[in-house]
Amino acid sequence: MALLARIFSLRTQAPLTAVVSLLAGKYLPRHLGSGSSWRYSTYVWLVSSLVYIIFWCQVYPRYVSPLRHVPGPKSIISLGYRGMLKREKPMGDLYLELVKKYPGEDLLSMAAFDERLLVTNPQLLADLFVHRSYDYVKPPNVSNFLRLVLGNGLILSEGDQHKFQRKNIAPAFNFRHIKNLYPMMWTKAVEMTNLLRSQITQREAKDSNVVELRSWGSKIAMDIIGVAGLGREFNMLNNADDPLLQVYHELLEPSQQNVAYAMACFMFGLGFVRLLPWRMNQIFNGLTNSLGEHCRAMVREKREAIEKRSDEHFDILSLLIKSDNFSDDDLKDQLLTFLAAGHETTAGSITWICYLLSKHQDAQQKLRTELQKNLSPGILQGDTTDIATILEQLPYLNGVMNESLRLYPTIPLTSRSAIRDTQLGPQFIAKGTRVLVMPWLLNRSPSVWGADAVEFRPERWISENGKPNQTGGASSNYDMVTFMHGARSCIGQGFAKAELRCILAALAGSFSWELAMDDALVVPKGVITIKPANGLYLRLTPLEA
Ligand code: HEM
Repeated sequence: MALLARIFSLRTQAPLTAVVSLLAGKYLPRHLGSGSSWRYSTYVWLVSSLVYIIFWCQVYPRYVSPLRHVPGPKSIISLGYRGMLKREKPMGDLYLELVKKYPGEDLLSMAAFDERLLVTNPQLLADLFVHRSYDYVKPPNVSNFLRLVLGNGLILSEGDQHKFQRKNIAPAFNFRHIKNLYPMMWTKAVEMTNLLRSQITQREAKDSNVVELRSWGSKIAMDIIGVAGLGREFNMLNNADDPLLQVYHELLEPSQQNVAYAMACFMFGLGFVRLLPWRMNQIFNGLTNSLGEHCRAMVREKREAIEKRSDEHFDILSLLIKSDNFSDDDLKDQLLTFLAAGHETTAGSITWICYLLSKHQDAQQKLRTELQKNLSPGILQGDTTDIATILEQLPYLNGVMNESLRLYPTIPLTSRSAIRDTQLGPQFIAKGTRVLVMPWLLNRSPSVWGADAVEFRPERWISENGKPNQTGGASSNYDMVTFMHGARSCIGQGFAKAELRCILAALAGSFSWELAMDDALVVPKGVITIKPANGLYLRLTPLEA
């Protein structure tokens, strides 16, 4: 059967059916004596294509696939692609609905044509994340597309190259380094609230206090990663027209063309899509070249600055340059990775936190009361003394942040491809099998989080003694996978949480807010990260100083 599958592989379909049809067109008219060779070729082509379709849609998933005994929808068109196209519903909800149809199953077989497993029991993730993490890689068609935006940095490197990069980059994200970044993050957060306050008080229009928060999230996250990542003041909070921000905006906007382009690259491969006469090819080329040029120039400038005064630079790029382990081209790739990974995800998260608080006014008020008790007016005006210790100890602030990260993981789906035969718990995994991990699904699983799994309850993250806890009451590490775990977990987790604490505390200490748009329009969309497809409009009310 395996040999049959190889002969009938989808790759052989086009050449094999073409050869068979041509031969049929040449020899059948001689034997059957009537009809043009063109007609015979067409008939044989149709019949052989039909044989392929029946084989791949019916025979392969039931009798040949190594996953034939694993239950699941075994769909012809992936649920992920269908989810990306649905504009009115989060993609993750389609998976939640699907899983309900297979109660008690730890793994679901998702595709008819190839081996694709969805993990529904987080306990199986120990093999994928920790024990056998290097048996898997990011699927090449996904990586090739992402490389355009992220470069060949830490996120997309594999095997020994990844181990080497991770070891050299990890010191830039250690606990102490992040503590030292808090004052800068707090200063930026206070600057943002001051700008928002002056903007809404100066406007005269009727909805003068309505702001689009997603774009503010992007600006502050870029400003923070600018200083922490390369010691550079982007100052995007004051300059929304910055060309770098514009390039990212155009590349990462969850518009229909961007989603369609990414989907085509995932399905057919970047190489093939590039051959098509599609305007998106030129647009993407132009944008990604410009991004590469920006990063190359920033690396050059940084290297020159370090050569002039070597010890004054403590940002991520400087640490990498000083380690002497990376060429300028490698550094450009790492910079691309840190700029994109470091701003897009945090911007999305702060947007979702503010959205959830706009829908849960009681939680917003509770958070504000905690902040009023613990943050002196001086702190809200920018005093940074002990800011890290104060913010890390506030139970409700941390509860709101963690609960929002649970319900709205900005990377809702990721996948791995096995590069050798391996295991996932008791399940044998053949080389080439794709494993889907869906934080949106696991973080909302009722079997893990209880009957109120989809409810916003920051209290989960507060222990009986009133102190913040790190588990949300879940029994295992793997139950919450917003940042993944193990060798390929998010290296920026501590950094992101520090930023989120600062931005959230500064916002909730300065304003109250409510949703200023139709809730039905707030739908999470995007290719890799999710953000509200139509923006997030909030009505802010400044609090008394
Ligand atoms: C709330 C914000 C964030 C979320 C939800 C998030 C989530 C994730 C996830 C899920 C992964 C694993 C992706 C995969 O394996 O498919 C990841 C990896 C990564 N993240 Fe984050 N991230 C966030 C913020 C950041 C920040 C602020 C930075 C940098 C400053 C960062 C840098 C990275 C890098 C470099 C990797 C690759 C790590 C590796 O493969 O060794 N992330 N992130």
